Amino acid sequence: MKKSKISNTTLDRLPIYYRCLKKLKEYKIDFVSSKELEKRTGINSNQIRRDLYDVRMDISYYHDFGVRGMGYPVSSLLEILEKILGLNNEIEIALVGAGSLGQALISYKEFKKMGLKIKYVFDIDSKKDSSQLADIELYDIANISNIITKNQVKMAIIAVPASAAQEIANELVEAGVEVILNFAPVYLELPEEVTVRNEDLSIGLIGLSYHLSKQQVQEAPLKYLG
Ligand SMILES: NC(=O)c1ccc[n+]([C@@H]2O[C@H](COP(=O)([O-])OP(=O)(O)OC[C@H]3O[C@@H](n4cnc5c(N)ncnc54)[C@H](O)[C@@H]3O)[C@@H](O)[C@H]2O)c1
Repeated sequence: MKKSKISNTTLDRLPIYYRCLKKLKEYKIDFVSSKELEKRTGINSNQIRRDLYDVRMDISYYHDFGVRGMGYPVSSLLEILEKILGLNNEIEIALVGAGSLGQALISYKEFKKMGLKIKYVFDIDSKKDSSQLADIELYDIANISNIITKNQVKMAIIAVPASAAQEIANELVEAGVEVILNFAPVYLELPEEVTVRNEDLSIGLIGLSYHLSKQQVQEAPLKYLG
């Protein structure tokens, strides 16, 4: 297999470019400069040029990278990123946990636009109010192995309480899942070939709270001086 020249940090930024280009295409914009991408993504234009240069070096097939001075061709670049990110075919996702978070994820329409389809939903409570599930069928957790293996599902989302997450993750991996987005606030111990991404909004909020408390500490001495 060809070794990719794209680093993990660049890979982390590609979905941001992808989402932005998708919007530009919706607005029927044909070309975009790195400066315009900077305005829309907040990523420095030099960084964007470097990332897209790496992308260009990584692809072995011919692709239109635009004419100097015109900017990047939106459709071609989108197509390249789709291939690199594996979004050129729809990805079927299993979601475990149809609670508040699970149902919010199901009703988020942008996933589908990006070729990510939450198709199999599992919960321990199969009588759960499934009004938010639209046309998605809710399966009893007891069927997880069968359904994942039979349908060759490779991507899963965990949205169950922390106490259940490790066991669910083990079952998912045994059934063939290779990548997991984990929302439960727990570190999952899994074989190293499994890619796990942990999402934790509270970590983000605590990080922001640090900036507030720093402001208060800086303002405090002035208060004492009256
Ligand atoms: N990362 C974040 O930013 C973030 C934000 C909100 C919630 N969370 C986490 O996501 C998880 C879900 O949160 P929520 O608010 O949706 O909780 P919730 O209680 O509303 O939903 C949890 C769901 O999991 C199901 N469940 C419990 N044990 C199960 C098992 N063994 N197998 C299958 N299903 C099972 C429950 O029946 C319920 O439907 C929690 O771990 C929570 O801490 C993370």
